[in-house]
Amino acid sequence: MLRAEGIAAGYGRQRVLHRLDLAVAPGEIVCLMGRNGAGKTTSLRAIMGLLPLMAGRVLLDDVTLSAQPAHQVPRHGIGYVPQGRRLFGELSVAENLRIGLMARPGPPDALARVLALFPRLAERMGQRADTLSGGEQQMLAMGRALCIAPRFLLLDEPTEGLQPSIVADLRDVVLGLREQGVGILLVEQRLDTVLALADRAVLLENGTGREVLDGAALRADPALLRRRLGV
Ligand SMILES: Nc1ncnc2c1ncn2[C@@H]1O[C@H](COP(=O)(O)OP(=O)(O)OP(=O)(O)O)[C@@H](O)[C@H]1O
Repeated sequence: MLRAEGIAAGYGRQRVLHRLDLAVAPGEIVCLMGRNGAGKTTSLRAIMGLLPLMAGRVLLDDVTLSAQPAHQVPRHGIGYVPQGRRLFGELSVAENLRIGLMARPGPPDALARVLALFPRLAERMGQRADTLSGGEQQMLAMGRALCIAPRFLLLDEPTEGLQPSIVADLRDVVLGLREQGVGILLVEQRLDTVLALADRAVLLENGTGREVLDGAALRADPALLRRRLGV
């Protein structure tokens, strides 16, 4: 279980998160939702140790991740796909993936598994990352994070700005990861994607989790999510 307990984080003196609790179980998809600026990205960065906590802690089972330096977090099997992908644009697909492989000594077939999941990357290993299409770049960002064979994967708006066929492909990848027992924390604005994927949805408001909605309840009443989000 990956858990954030009462975490507070922000920038300088500005607190963005106040006592946020989040939990993701293996094989579960938790969607983190909220208005622009609600602190969704901040939550993922705080869990990854990329922002110092002002309060609370982050736990992986009984290991306190937040007591460790940020570079140790992926070594525990926590993968992160940041918003905007953060690829090394001048480097090739293969080089970007190699950087992913260096983050944690993973199983010997880690790269082969990533390339099986994203055959389009396999066809473009020598191509510069910044010449890939948006969808291919997102595949590379996910592939790079998957090189560590993560137990938990944090995804920050992976389908933003992508065409529907690629969105469908990426959804399938996320569902396949869940099948394999990977726990997924997904920041997502598209309601249809949340409805399709979420086991639970957490609504972030005023820096804290205002409400946790059950995925089955959301699918039974698709208007519920809109009502809760006020959209
Ligand atoms: N590097 C930073 N320095 C100062 N303030 C920041 C920084 N990054 C984010 N913020 C502020 O923190 C708040 C939360 O931002 P965050 O990016 O976490 O929100 P979000 O919910 O992910 O938003 P969006 O949906 O727009 O991506 C915002 O008010 C934002 O302006």
